[in-house]
Amino acid sequence: MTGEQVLTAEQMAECDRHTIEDIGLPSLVLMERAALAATDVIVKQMSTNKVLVVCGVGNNGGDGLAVARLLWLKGIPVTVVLIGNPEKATAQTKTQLKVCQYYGITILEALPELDTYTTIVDAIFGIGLSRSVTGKFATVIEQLNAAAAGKLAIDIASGISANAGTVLGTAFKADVTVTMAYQKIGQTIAQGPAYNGDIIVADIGIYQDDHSIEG
Ligand SMILES: NC(=O)C1=CN([C@@H]2O[C@H](COP(=O)(O)OP(=O)(O)OC[C@H]3O[C@@H](n4cnc5c(N)ncnc54)[C@H](O)[C@@H]3O)[C@@H](O)[C@H]2O)[C@H](O)CC1
Ligand SMILES: [K+]
Repeated sequence: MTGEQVLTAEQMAECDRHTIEDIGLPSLVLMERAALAATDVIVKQMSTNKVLVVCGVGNNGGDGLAVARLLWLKGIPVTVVLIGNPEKATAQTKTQLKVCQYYGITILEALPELDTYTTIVDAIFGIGLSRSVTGKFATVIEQLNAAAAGKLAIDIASGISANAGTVLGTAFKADVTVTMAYQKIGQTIAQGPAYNGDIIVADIGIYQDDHSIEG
């Protein structure tokens, strides 16, 4: 049911919508499954000595905040950096932020010294990236790329166009990408493959051909 097809951002967003609105699975359920899948890869394939999760304010950031909480609950040293205005965050990301605050997880507004971190998780932009990355977002991504830590991207390497596979200004260079439900076309063409690292497709309950028996 899942995994083989390669979708555009629009097709992925439609699958997301169909699952939430037509089938009725709440968005936070999908986000939690995405976070559980990414956390499983981090624990199995990356160093968990000291983890930095860098989050945007869209739902990609929400995935990252949920990953940070799951790592924290496993006793893994984790710090969050939230890049962007939290007031502009999506409802799901605001919820995840509140949960991280409940647990007292450190949430920074700017990058710390990176050389003590052993793993960096990129949850800045996902398939909602809509224009060239500039300003503080570009600076942050370039600083992350210069760090020695292992690098994992949530859903898609931030800065890579989900449809064209081009680098929009600058992009996170991942060792591993955990992508939700299906690979995005931009991960298979142009510069996408050079920035994904190893791609792992996570089954989070979203299926393109998933329609009711009447449908
Ligand atoms: N599709 C699924 O099955 C699921 C996807 N999930 C995650 O959700 C993201 C998509 O989230 P979305 O809120 O649409 O947007 P993003 O988080 O990707 O980022 C957009 C965010 O950033 C702003 N923005 C866009 N471009 C720029 C830019 N160049 N500079 C600055 N800011 C920019 C934009 O305004 C938004 O605020 C998907 O990738 C998954 O990670 C669900 O959590 C699980 C199911
Ligand atoms: K990302």
